[in-house]
Amino acid sequence: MAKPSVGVSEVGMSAAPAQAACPCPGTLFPYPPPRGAAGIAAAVRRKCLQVELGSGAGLLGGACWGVESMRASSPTHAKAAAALAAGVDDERAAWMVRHPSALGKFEQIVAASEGKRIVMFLDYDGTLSPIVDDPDAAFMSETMRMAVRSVAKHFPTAIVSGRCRNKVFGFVKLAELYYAGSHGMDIKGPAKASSRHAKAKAKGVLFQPASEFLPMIEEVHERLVETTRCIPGAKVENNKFCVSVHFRCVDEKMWGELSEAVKGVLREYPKLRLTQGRMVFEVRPTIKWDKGKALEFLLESLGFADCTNVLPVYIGDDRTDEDAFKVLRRRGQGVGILVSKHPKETTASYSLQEPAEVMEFLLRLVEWKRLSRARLRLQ
Ligand SMILES: O=P(O)(O)OC[C@H]1O[C@H](O[C@H]2O[C@H](CO)[C@@H](O)[C@H](O)[C@H]2O)[C@H](O)[C@@H](O)[C@@H]1O
Repeated sequence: MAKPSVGVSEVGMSAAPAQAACPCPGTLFPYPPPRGAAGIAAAVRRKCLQVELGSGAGLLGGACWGVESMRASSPTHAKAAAALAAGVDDERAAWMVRHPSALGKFEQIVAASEGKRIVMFLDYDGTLSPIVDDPDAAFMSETMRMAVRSVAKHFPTAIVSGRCRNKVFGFVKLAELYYAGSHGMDIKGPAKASSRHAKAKAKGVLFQPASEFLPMIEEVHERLVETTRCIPGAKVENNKFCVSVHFRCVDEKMWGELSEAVKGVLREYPKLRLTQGRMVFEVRPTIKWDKGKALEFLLESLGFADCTNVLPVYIGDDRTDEDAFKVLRRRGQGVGILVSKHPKETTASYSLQEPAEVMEFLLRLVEWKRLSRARLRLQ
């Protein structure tokens, strides 16, 4: 086992950089879309709210994951904080100007795909399934499954999740999709080709950049189970190349103790880092790999490396999805859609409020594709 280090490594949770127009030449679709006047006017107030909601560097970029950052990942606290903030409705309206509804801007989005191949990337928890207390009961509805299946018939589609790949497959149950589990550290191509992608280039792909960490993750999982056993409600989930420590069902009075327990274990593993998701601590290897890298890997595997004729669409709700939104912004290509009811600092261009809206968006995309195909046949 490794020697105790100075502290827990906390890479990768800084605030999203300020938005700027993409400088990439030849970009047909500006990413992110230009800010409206109302958005600019709200920028200062937004900064205040952002700190209260816990998405700014003030809370999350500090020296340790403590109770304050845990509070920030609680919707209850986020709502309360937002309610306290002056002019919260204005704030939301201004945020919506900067991150308009992907349903409201549907025509703009599909117009951007003219002459391009859409590749769909979908996060799981909070995007395809509603957030629930028990991580093992985060089921996706049959109607959502049908929507994803229909999307995959028209566009290469990948599920990108923090969960163990097998577990997320167990929820989604669609063999024609690509799966990137463990925050992108476990990638696998479709087990079965969907009708239109019978010759999919990346069908047999399998990529596991963190396999050397498997024994360490096993060990730290056991240590975390042991250390948090005395904290009612705490749940440790083995996600194969990473571990989640859930505190959604832990009494707030115990959050400090839980955070100290997790950090105490992690001090002995300097090759692991600690990040935070929605009421969950995420323990992962320090390798430079995340959902953004997974998105790029999959695009490359599909034969779209350095291509301008591709439009990746990424939909996600969590902080870990920001890595993918940032990649789209850096490439000056694609559509990032954040799923959130509340204003959040994000690099995504568009927003959807909840999984039900995600489903509506997916179904509209399928319908639009069907109509465009029918129109082409008539020509
Ligand atoms: O990348 P994702 O697919 O969004 O996975 C991120 C984490 O999602 C799960 O936890 C979250 O959803 C649970 C069920 O709704 C909820 O109880 C929990 O509070 C959320 O954080 C999953 O259990 C984690 O392992 C994933 O890392």
